[in-house]
Amino acid sequence: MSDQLHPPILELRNLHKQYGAARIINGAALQLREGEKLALIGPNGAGKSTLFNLISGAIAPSGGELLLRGREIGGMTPFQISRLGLARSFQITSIFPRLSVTDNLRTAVLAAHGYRYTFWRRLPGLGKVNDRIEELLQQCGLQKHAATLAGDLSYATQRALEIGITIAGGASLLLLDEPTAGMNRDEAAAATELIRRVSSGKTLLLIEHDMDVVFGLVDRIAVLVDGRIIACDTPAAIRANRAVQEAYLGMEAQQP
Ligand SMILES: Nc1ncnc2c1ncn2[C@@H]1O[C@H](COP(=O)(O)OP(=O)(O)OP(=O)(O)O)[C@@H](O)[C@H]1O
Repeated sequence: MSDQLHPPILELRNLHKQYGAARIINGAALQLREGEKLALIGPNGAGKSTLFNLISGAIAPSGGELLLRGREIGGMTPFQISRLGLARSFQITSIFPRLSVTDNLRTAVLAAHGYRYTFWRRLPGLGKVNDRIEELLQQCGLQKHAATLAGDLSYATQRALEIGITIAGGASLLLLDEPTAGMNRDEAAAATELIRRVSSGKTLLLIEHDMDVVFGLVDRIAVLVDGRIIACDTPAAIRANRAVQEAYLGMEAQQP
């Protein structure tokens, strides 16, 4: 089918973001197709988090276009963008530590439906909310922690809860910011498996430094250097790309 009938779910065209004279995002261009899994990699300070902030509406672009299913979203609020089916997780865990796992998920499910601070109110469709929480607990392997205070969970389990919170609203485009940061090898492998499960049938854009996670999870890799995407291709092609080796993987590529 033609690309005109199916525009990319997300498209960045000549995107710019500057703070004063500092050009942080400098003409970034990227297309993400429906159902695709894409990792955004790049050296520290390349602008990856800034790009996520732009896409999720935390900050507004200085120039260029940002299209979600063909619709300009540059300058929309995070809430408006999330209503269009985009959900984002954060590098720093953003759970409520003094609420149970179930209540964290409840908050996320309700927020996704536009409700806030409604624990004590009777809500229409409460049964459906509880069903959704049960589904999320299962999907994220959190059933045995359902009643545990989120602050008492291990770090890796907190990150699993974070993923549950991110997917709670049923978004079709997921942005995950370093979901395995700070994990050991086994935890990262389990998180990779969880991400694979919950992103099945969805579109995934993730920032990730762990190359085992990246190479095992995604269809394509986009490489951001100095606020520009210098290459976007399959993991094998990126691994073999000389410009990428020089700019980013250089140190690893030179090892025997
Ligand atoms: N609000 C801001 N004002 C000025 N400069 C900023 C602002 N936010 C980010 N920057 C700068 O933009 C650059 C890119 O930062 P960003 O956090 O997007 O990079 P990154 O690729 O995510 O890095 P890392 O891998 O270390 O997380 C950095 O030099 C940072 O100092």
